[in-house]
Amino acid sequence: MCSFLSKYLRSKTFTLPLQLRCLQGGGGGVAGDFNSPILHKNLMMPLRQFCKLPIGVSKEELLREGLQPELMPKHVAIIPDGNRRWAKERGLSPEKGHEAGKKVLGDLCRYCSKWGVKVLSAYAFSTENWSRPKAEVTFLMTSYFERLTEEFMRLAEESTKDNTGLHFVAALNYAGRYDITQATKKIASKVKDGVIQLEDINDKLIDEELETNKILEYPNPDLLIRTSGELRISNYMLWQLAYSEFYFVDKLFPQLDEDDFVAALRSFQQRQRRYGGHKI
Ligand SMILES: CC(C)=CCC/C(C)=C/CC/C(C)=C/COP(=O)(O)OP(=O)(O)O
Repeated sequence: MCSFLSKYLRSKTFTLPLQLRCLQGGGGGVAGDFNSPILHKNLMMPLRQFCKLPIGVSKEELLREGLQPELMPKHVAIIPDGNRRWAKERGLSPEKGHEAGKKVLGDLCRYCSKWGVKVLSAYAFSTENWSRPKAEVTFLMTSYFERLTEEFMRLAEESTKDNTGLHFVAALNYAGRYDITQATKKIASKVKDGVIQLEDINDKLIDEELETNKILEYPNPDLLIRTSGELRISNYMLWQLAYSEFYFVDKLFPQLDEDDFVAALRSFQQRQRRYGGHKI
């Protein structure tokens, strides 16, 4: 495991581009095994200008697809799983799988904008992913995430005039348990210093200390999609997913297409979200 980056990026949820500014401002020189150019660049852009893609669907088109505009999830989270298996099945290197996944992630941004989703958060790299083969981790850190970033910056530049404000969140070196632990420490420290009282601790206060507080609107996913047939959340946003609807797809991430995305939206809209309340 690369001690430098794991410490440096420790469980941040980077919301492009705002969280990249946190990277930039998070510490001095870059050292260690990885020397990723993303850490050197000033990628700061005003929040929400990152993706100015137009909302492309009319109410009629939504209804034709069996979707209700008022029931659209505001925040979709994705666990983009299966890049390596996709590559292996084709006799390709894991890197090729991640390249294919990167394209689909870009497509997902477009689908979200098109269908009216406000926030897309992708579990791009977990703290546990450091234990993957060194060559793969090196590839991801030194070129993949940088190129991923550039891809989105390019999208911003090429975007159309109407800013639809899709908020893209890349969870890099993120872990749900770590997020809760770091929030707990911050709260405990405030109690210790007398800034707050024990009685002040509530859900809202914890929300405010989690990494996802950087997602200014809709910090909690309404819908979580995981590809590749695995039925688990692998330490993603544990607190934030408390009342999210889950949608699991058997396809590997590079195979995910717009029909799958729309099917996920349709499935979401058919759910009855009760938040623990009584069945109507
Ligand atoms: C498109 C894109 C941004 C790709 C980045 C490539 C990448 C590293 C994806 C991993 C996604 C992830 C954290 C999956 C969780 O499963 P897990 O494999 O970490 O955990 P598990 O062992 O429980 O399945």
